[in-house]
Order: sequence, then C-alpha cells, then structure tokens
Amino acid sequence: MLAPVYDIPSLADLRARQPKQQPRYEDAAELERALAALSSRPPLVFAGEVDDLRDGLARVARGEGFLLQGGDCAETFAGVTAANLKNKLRVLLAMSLVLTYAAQVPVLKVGRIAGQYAKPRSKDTETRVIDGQEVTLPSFRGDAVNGFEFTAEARRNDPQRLLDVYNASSATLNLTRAFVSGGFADLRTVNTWNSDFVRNANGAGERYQALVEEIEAALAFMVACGIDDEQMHTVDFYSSHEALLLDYEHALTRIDSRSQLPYGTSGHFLWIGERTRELDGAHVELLRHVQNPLGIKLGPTATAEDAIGLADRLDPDGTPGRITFITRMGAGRIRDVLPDVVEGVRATGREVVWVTDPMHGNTYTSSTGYKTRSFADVVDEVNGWFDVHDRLGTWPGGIHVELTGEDVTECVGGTHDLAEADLAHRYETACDPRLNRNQSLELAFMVAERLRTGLQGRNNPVQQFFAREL
Ligand SMILES: O=C[C@H](O)[C@H](O)COP(=O)(O)O
Ligand SMILES: C=C(OP(=O)(O)O)C(=O)O
Repeated sequence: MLAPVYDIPSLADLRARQPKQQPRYEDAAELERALAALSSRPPLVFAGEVDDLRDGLARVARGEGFLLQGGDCAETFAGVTAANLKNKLRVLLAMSLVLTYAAQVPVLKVGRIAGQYAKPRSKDTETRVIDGQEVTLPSFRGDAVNGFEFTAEARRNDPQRLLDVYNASSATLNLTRAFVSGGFADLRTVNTWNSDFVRNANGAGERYQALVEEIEAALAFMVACGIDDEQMHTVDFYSSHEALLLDYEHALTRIDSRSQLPYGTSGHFLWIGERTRELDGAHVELLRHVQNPLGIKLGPTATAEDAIGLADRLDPDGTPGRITFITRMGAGRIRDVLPDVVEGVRATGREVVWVTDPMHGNTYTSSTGYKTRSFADVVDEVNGWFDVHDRLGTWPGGIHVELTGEDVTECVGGTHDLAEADLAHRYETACDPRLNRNQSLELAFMVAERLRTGLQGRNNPVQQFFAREL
C-alpha cells in the first residue's frame, strides 16, 4: 500500500504524464491567464460538504442506503436556466421518492450537475457532408472546451470557456442550494414534482400518483403523532462530474483551512472515466491527492486486478466512502464480467460502493443515424447487475444515469414505446442520449422493485428500527 499523500502535484508533473483527452490550445499564454484567474476564485464546494457526502457513501457501502446519481450527459451553458434545472431536480427528487418509499432505503442524491461540461471522445475529429462536400472539424468536447455548432470557429478550443464553466457551475449550485433548502424539496409538495407527468397519465405516472397519495397519508399520520422533522422539508443534494480537464481541476484543488488537506472544490464527487483511468496516468495522480469521494468507471474489459490496483492507488488507507466503482459493461457483458471484479475486490476486504451505469455500455447508432440506447437494454443491464450482487451477497449500492427532466426523444422504448422513427422529434442532447422524464421514473420503479425483493436480511435503518427490541 502507498503512504497517504497530502500535497498537490504540480500541473507540470501532470502534463508530463501526457494525459489523454486533453484539449490543445493555440495560445498558451491565454490558457495560463485563464488558469491564474480560476486559481483566485473561491471554491465551488466546501470541504465539510464533501466530508458529509463521503460519510453518506460509507453508509451506502455498508448497505444502509442507496445512491441515485443522474443528470445530463453533457451540461451546456445555454442549459443554465431556472426551468431546466428545476425540471432536472424534479425528476431526480421524484425518482428518489420512489426509491425511498417503495424500497424503504435512504437515498443519497447526487447530480451530474454543476460541472459536467467536458466530454472524452472516441475520435478527435468529426466529418459531415455539407453541400455535397465532406467537411472535417475537431470533435465537440463539451462546452468547457469548444462549441457544439459545426463550424471551424465554434470548434476552436477556447481557454476562456474554463472560466465560463466555473461561472455556470456557480450559478447552478447557487440555484440548486436555494431550491432544495427553500421549500421546493419539501415532502408536502411531492404532488407537484411530477404534475405534468401525472396529467399525461400513463403507466409510471399513475403509479407515481398512487405512491404520492400513500406518502401523504403517511405524512399526515406522522404529523398527527407529533413528528415534524426538518428532514421532511429539505434534502441534501450533491454535485458531481467527470474530473476530465486537468487544467481546470488542478486550478480548483485547494488546501482546506480546517484540516490542511487538499480537496477538489469543483464538485463534491469526482469520477475518473473509463478512458483515463491508467494507474500511472495524470487523472489518477491528481485525484489520489484529494479527499473527495471518488468514482471509477469500469467498462467491459475491466479486470479485478484493474479495480484492486486503482483502489490501492486512490485509497491506500481504506477510507470509508472513498471509492465507488461505477460499472458500465453493457447488457450483454455484465453477467460475465462483473462477478470476477466484485469477488476480487471483496477478497481484499475493501468496502466499496457498487454502482451501475446502464447507459454507457449500451449505445448504438439507430437506422435513422442517431446515437441512441434502448430502454430494454438499460433495464437488462440493471437486472444483470442486481443478479450478480444478489448471487454474491454484495450490496447493489446505486445507479448512475444520464437523464433529463424534459420529454426528449433520445432513447428508444419505455412506456411510450419510442421508436427509432421518433428520435428526430426532440433529440436535444449535446453528446449521448438521455432517458426522458417518463423513462427515468419507470427505471426508478423497476429499481425499487428489485431493491425491495433483495432486501430481506439486510441491515438498513428501516429494518433496524423494526428489529429493535420493544
Ligand atoms: O459520455 C461518454 C463519452 O463522452 C461519449 O460516449 C463519447 O462518445 P463518442 O464515442 O461519440 O465520442
Ligand atoms: C464519459 C462517461 O462515461 P465513461 O467514462 O464510462 O465512458 C460519462 O459518464 O460521461
């Protein structure tokens, strides 16, 4: 095991490791000016909040809670509006309600929100046919790097965008904090979290309405018993994103004045992507120094040795709540690949959070030319993930989903049985296809059902309450 590390590596050290998926800028001086400006900005999140989330994840790792992590594939600057954020929070709160009530587990809520602006890409360039001519331009790498529009000017990497990420994240966090603590997340308003959804009654909408009625009855009972707890009126909500751009993440890595320890202050939870998780790589090097809880994506080629090596490097002390493995192996591979990885990690005695990302292993291009995912594949991967954990006796700790609060048409299937022909109707993602509101809620009901049936004998707080001696 490595000794704990309390310093921050230099940017020169990180750059010398030749990190993958980093933008190159034409004007090095302009980049340095942007980074100097970022370095003087206040932190976006605070060390105490980060510690609270890590403690929450430690409870999840012990089987005492469930993680719900979701949001856009790629946030956009244009998407920083009150309406957009409200719809995203509403769908996440509604999903969390379904999970908490139907499965009776406490749910830790983390958004792919307030920082998810940079994307790793499979190819450096994109080619389109325009007026009969093939045009090739740099790929869009997220609003943090360049513009979505298919023009040479938009696709130029612009360091000023790093400051725009900071500002967009700051505005988003500010409104999120106001929403969740200012009455929006109050349990008395559960009826409004999905009001349009309920108006357009359908399978999941009707189930949601029935659940809301039960919750309201339960609340009335609790209040009549004299229980009116603060937790019924606000929720804890945390931010997360892939810590992809080392220039940006490094500028926001700060020493906490209380503990003198380094924290990534760009978001509460940071994850390392499937494409940048080499043991000696710059991403692992930077993140092994910070105190934040860390996610590690594991794709279909991941081995137990990979997972153990990363856990040892990033968490030499075995800090509770530090490591979350986010598996994204694909519906066709999960049942074959996951068992060895889970068993290997378990044999080391580590307590980690096991999360399923049923999106990234199930992407394909539709016959109509859209990048899409089938809701049936998403459900199949989640089922495969539950099957493996149920068989091994490990706790299925959470889901990580690309979703939106809007009624987009990006993934096929679900209650409305979206077909490939429907994708053109509202295909709005800046990168990968997201579940829409209906599909997200439908997934929450499916997960709740699996959780409830797998819960027997578990040690979550609800079961502890009923097991206590009279
Ligand atoms: O979200 C993950 C990746 O950034 C995305 O899947 C890459 O997509 P690409 O294969 O089109 O580059
Ligand atoms: C890029 C992502 O995932 P992965 O690293 O698993 O491909 C993502 O979650 O945005």
